[in-house]
Amino acid sequence: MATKKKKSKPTASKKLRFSRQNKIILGSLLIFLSIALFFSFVSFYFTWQDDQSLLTEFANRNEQAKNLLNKFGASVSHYIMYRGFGLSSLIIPFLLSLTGLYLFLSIPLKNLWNKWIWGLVLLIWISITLGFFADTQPLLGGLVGYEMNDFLQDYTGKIGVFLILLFMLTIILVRLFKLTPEGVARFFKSKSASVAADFKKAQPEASEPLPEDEDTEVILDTYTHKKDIPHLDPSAEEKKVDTGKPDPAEDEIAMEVNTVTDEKEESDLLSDKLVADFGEFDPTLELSNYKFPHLDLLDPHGSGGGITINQEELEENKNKIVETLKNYKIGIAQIKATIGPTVTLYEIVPDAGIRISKIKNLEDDIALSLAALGIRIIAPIPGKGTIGIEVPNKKATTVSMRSVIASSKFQKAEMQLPIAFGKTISNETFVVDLAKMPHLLMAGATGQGKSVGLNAVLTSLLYKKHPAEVKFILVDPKKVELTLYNKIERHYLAKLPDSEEAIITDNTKVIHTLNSLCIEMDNRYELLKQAMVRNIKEYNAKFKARKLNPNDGHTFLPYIVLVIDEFADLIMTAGKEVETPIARLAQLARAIGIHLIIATQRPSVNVITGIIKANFPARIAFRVTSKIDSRTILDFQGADQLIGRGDMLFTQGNDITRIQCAFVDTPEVAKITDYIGSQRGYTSAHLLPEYSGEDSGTGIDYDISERDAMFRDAAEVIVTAQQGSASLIQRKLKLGYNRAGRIIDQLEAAGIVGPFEGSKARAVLVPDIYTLEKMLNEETK
Ligand SMILES: Nc1ncnc2c1ncn2[C@@H]1O[C@H](COP(=O)(O)OP(=O)(O)OP(=O)(O)O)[C@@H](O)[C@H]1O
Repeated sequence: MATKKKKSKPTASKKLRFSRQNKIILGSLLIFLSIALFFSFVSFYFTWQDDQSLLTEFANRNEQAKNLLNKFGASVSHYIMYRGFGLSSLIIPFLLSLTGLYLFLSIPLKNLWNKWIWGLVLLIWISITLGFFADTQPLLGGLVGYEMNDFLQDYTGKIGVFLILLFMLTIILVRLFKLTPEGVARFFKSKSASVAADFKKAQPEASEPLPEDEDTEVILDTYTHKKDIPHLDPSAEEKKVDTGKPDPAEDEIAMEVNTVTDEKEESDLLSDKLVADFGEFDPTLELSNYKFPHLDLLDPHGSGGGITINQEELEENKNKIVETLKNYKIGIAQIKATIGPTVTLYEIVPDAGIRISKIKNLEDDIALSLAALGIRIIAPIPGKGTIGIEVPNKKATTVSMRSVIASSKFQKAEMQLPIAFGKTISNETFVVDLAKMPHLLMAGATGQGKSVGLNAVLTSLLYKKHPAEVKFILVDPKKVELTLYNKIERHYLAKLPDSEEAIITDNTKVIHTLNSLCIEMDNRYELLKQAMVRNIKEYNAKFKARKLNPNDGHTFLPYIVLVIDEFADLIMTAGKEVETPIARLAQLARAIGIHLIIATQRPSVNVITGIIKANFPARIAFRVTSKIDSRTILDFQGADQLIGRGDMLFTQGNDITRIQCAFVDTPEVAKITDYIGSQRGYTSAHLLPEYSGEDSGTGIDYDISERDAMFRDAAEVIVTAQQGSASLIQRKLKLGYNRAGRIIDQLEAAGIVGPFEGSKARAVLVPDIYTLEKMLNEETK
């Protein structure tokens, strides 16, 4: 096959061999020449005085020079070193040998120019510097060094020359060695950090982990912990295996393993260089002094005492369950109790041959015999082969936010948007990643813990994410629940460019914000497309590695979490106008880091519509009043049997987990937001893209010639009545609904009525008929 190949392209291969041969010859010539020069120069230092007299006797064969390369060496060195650049002439053989090597190894010469230019700059600079400091030693600086000094000193004096040399040195250090003050500082910092780390390692490790609840210092370690991870990387050992050669002692025949490294693209080289010079991009740099809130801001809520259920209560409940089941002729082979903060789970294994549905039907009877609310039967417990009966504890334990935040599960969570919801029935901290959900629907009757749940979500993120990494958009029609977060506007909130308040309380604004978020989503997708990545995580990683140019519009993208409280209120007043962008965002926004959390009191089907439900696989149900509501939220019943006060069911698909939501009180939120708000923030809230609402008029409406024939009459009706409603036009001018609607749009475009305001009539912007006449006449002029 090889011969075939040779035959098929004879000319090409011949040409290649020819030029390659020439390169080898020329390359080796340069290498040997540089070796000769090197030896000549070095020995010239010791022999120059003896050989000086021979310089005129070059042709005389009887005379011999002492230079290692005889008369050639003596003459060349005389002209290059003595009459030239002195000691720095040694750079010349170095450059020549480098060129020779490039040719010999057939490396493209294009990078060589740079080296030659810098080599020559160094040659001159060293020559002048040596001439300056050692003007009595002509060989050090050479004639060039001496003369240049002489020349420069005539004009600038000794100090002037010294300053010129220093300036040249700065250029060399900055341009050639890429030295910057920050780089030097970073170098020393990393050195001192590694020394400190070595020092730490040398000290005996504190072997006992801190108890969870007292673990107050943990939060302060969050960032250092993250940064330490690479050092603790268990794959370090694996890497050894990958790259190492086999141990010759183990295997007699040694095999050489060549690891093939991928060729790097030009852009990769550039980004590597940028990373080497400036380090990875750090989005937190602008607020580098930002301090995460500490655990002491949170209240333990008396949870230090642990769960309080006494043996008696357990025994009593067990006996009641066994007895009730016995009454219905259901025998129990085994029973086991798992105690949670508010609920205890009794797992029973019935005798063989008992139908599960039979036990399930006894739910109410068991509840009656236990005289307790909130009994839930899980038959069977998925993946366990047992039947679960959840019985509320007589004395519920409050799960404090502090305890879940301090838990190592949350502290060590390497998630994009970790949320500590609370504790499961087996008293484990329940942490989930919002980015994976990717949106969350929360529902529950009033007073059952929704607002606390929302605060738990926000608090979790505040404790874990830097302001540069996440932004919240808060919609709060009740105007009281989320107001506290106003204080962290310049750190964590995002808003529309023209709005004053970051927390949105009015419905028109919500529509604008949602549409603006859709624009942001489209923009982000465009950025992802340009960066050739699939999601925000990859995008940000690429941006941090300086592989994306900020001049091309690339920027670090923070996650955006949109929280809507009282969603029912919104959908009732604005309907489709909010449903459509929400559905769009819910369908598409997961990859680009926009996540929605919507909470509602009324989980009826006209609020949680099919399209919304389909896009919110992760759902939380607090206690609801009916089985139907439970089904609407979860597709299962059970939420109607919860006990309230933060008792909730969480589903992310099929499994349902019962969780006691962590409790965070308003004063705690106030403390956290005060703590964050008192620190230096960004100059303003994160600005969303501008959205000019469709209801503020379109280009077509502005075209006066396309106005409805009844436009003027309608304007008069509206201004006379000072009421901007389409139905008024319909009635007075006897028009159809669509036509009246169109006219209203045109009136708005003309600035006669204000924008759409939900259920209210539009404002009329023209005070009287006279002003209207004037306005319309001016338009037609
Ligand atoms: N996780 C919890 N642990 C203990 N108590 C809780 C918890 N969550 C809520 N509660 C109690 O329930 C009360 C009402 O909670 P919350 O204000 O969150 O209800 P809500 O569902 O938001 O009500 P609304 O819909 O009327 O705003 C709280 O003041 C608190 O006393």
